Amino acid sequence: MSLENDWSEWLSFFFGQCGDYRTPYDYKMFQEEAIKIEEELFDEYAYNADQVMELAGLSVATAVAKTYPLFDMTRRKNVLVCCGPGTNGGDGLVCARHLKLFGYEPSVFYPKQSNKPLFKSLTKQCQEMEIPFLSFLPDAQLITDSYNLVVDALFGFNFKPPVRPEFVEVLEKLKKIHVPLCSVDVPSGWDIENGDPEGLQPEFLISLTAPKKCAKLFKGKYHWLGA
Ligand SMILES: NC(=O)C1=CN([C@@H]2O[C@H](COP(=O)(O)OP(=O)(O)OC[C@H]3O[C@@H](n4cnc5c(N)ncnc54)[C@H](O)[C@@H]3O)[C@@H](O)[C@H]2O)[C@H](O)CC1
Ligand SMILES: [K+]
Repeated sequence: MSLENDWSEWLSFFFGQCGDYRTPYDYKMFQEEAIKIEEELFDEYAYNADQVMELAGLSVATAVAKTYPLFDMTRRKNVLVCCGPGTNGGDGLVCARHLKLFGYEPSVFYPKQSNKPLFKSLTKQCQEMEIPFLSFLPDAQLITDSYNLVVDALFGFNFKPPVRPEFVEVLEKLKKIHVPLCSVDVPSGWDIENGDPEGLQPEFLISLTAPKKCAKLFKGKYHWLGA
């Protein structure tokens, strides 16, 4: 691919994989190059959305497994994956399936399910793998007591603040949990450029394709790059 930046540092873990990302590049430039990469993937290399989402979800599960290995888990191997209505939520469904294959015990909270065939298939695949779907989100204390960590796949780069009423309580609960929160692409509820100082403060962030501008404001311990 013809890119202006030196991507060689992380191209080795591109596609379905992930790498620890700490290089202080210009984030705005990354965002623009992410768009270029995706244009090339779809237009020149003929990838399709299903493939790209599968790889994104696999890279999320891989980064979670590298950061929070099974042998460190105390509360059985329980992981809660919260999925939103868009593609960020789809990444979460794929991630849940791979976490199960890696030996974790994921449960999914997916309150606003998409009717699109791809999302229906992803949901069915999780159900066939006996991944439980929660009918409501427990309160913060119960989440803390029941799960080792929470994957935040509610909203990504197409979230437009402020959060609509149906998700206000969900984000409020996630703000109060005392287990690691792992955000996929963007901490949910953040403005894509300016973040949200009052919003979620995840311990772990995996940027997909390239860090979005708000990733500069991430103060957690682990920043991964995946695709
Ligand atoms: N090439 C790609 O596009 C890839 C994207 N990936 C992942 O996809 C998300 C972006 O997905 P998209 O469906 O475009 O948007 P979101 O999931 O961020 O959210 C849209 C969803 O949320 C609803 N919504 C928007 N604003 C609000 C609000 N204020 N309150 C409540 N709900 C809101 C909206 O109606 C939609 O339903 C990207 O971040 C990646 O995670 C993959 O990585 C593959 C490549
Ligand atoms: K997210």
